[in-house]
Amino acid sequence: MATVVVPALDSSYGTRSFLTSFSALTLIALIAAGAWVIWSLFKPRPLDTIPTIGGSGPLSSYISSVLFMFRGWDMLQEGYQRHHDGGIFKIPMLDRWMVVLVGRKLSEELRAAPEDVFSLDQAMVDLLHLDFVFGKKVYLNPIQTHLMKTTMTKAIGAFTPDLYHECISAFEEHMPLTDSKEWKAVPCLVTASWLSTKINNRIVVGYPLCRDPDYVDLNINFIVEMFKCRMLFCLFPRFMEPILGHAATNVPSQIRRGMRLLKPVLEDRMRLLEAANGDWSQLPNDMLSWLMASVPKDETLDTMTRRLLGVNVAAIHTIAHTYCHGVFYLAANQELIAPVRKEAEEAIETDGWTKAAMGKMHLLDSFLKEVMRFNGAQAWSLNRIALKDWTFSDGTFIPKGTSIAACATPVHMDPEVYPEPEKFDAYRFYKMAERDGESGSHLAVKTGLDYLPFGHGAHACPGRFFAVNQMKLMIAHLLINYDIELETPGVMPERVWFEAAVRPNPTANILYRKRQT
Ligand code: HEM
Repeated sequence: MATVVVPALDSSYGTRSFLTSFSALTLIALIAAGAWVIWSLFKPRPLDTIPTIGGSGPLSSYISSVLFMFRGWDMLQEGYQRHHDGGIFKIPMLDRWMVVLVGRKLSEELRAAPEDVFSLDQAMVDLLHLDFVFGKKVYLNPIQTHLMKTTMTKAIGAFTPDLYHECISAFEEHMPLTDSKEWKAVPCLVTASWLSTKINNRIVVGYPLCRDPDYVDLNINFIVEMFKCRMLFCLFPRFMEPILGHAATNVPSQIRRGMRLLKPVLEDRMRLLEAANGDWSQLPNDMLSWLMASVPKDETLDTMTRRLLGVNVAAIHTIAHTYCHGVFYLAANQELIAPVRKEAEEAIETDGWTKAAMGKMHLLDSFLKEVMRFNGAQAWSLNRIALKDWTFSDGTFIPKGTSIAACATPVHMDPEVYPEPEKFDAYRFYKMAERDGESGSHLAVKTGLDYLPFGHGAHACPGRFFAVNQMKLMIAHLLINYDIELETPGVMPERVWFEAAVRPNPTANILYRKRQT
């Protein structure tokens, strides 16, 4: 009997034993996994020694990274004030820590650090996911950036009259004038984007593509797709970007749209070149022709389209935003209109609508510089990524892979740098130039550690000469032909912050009518 019972007991015991040992193994695995998660969340990290603005724990830093989206300016200002005498703090973003420098000494060290230590290109690739958006062929061989730095800047004088013609046409279309004294309203930021895209593209792809509504819409809205990538990709591992990008963004379809629009223009130019026996001077003098002459022989339409979208991403929104801020300031401070208008009229009377005339508009230059002191596109500047470990002179260790930047707008708002910084003074830089007996060092295009809207140093924005010239053209044309007013006179529309970026109020209107005096 016993022998019959024992196997049954054995079998039951065997199962329990197996289950018990399975549970024990599972339990050990779970404990190990839990310990690993806790260790990886709480283990000491090289950036731990850098003070944080916001939470620095695994959960609190995520909460702070969300807060940073909406309170970016306040958090940066808090960091600047806490480390006012020079120092370093860090801010949590959804997918990274941003290390931020305060003070001339450290900012200068960042600016002057070797290219193989801190990289702007790699910072943009990393932050804006350019490997997916523009692709390696574009960012590893950035011919368009080289052309913006060289040919385009040299040609500003030659193509300013063309830009002016495009300016007249774009204003006529988007702010048509009648003899009525009644005010008409247009959304200021949207209108600014149309104007800047059309005018800018006169020297990017030329007429008539620069006026094509489909092409204009594509370039204005491409940045929205880039923003989607930025927000979506930061929630997933890098290797998933191509899958997510194709499934959840319109980047691929927008590139195809660009290819469809560019193809006939490129084909026309190829025919023109052939008919001119390869004489490049017979082609329109613009970025598209310069690119055609400079890209590798096997360049595809796809890559060419991405390069041109890249030029637009750098140029049109930065100009549109600054112009729009400027229009709001002029409308809110009506007493500025007469002197700026007078200066523009005098310059144009002697030099016509030329680069030389724009160069004589010193008050307008000072005004634009003041607009950017308040509203540089980003409250930080000199955005870089560390390609190697680096130690700053104060002993702060920055490991390879760290994102880093220097405070910009907090410097612009520091009373020790600019007296009465909260006061918008269109004459501020004009008076500084008069005081110093020369105008050059206080111009809007002059960069420095006290003035960072265009960055500073080797990578300072190469498009700034073009941008300031174009913005002067647009504002001079506006003031010479129009009266402008705000919907609520004297009350500036509230600007909008997202993370460290500021932009003009997107829904505010500007009122306009034909100039009455
Ligand atoms: C108001 C208008 C503009 C503002 C505020 C602006 C601002 C900036 C800033 C802050 C940088 C980074 C500098 C650094 O980190 O040191 C930059 C770089 C750059 N900008 Fe602009 N920009 C403007 C207009 C333009 C225009 C019109 C173009 C082209 C036509 C352009 C092309 C570029 C390029 C190619 C770079 C990268 C330079 C490099 O890699 O060395 N920008 N810009």
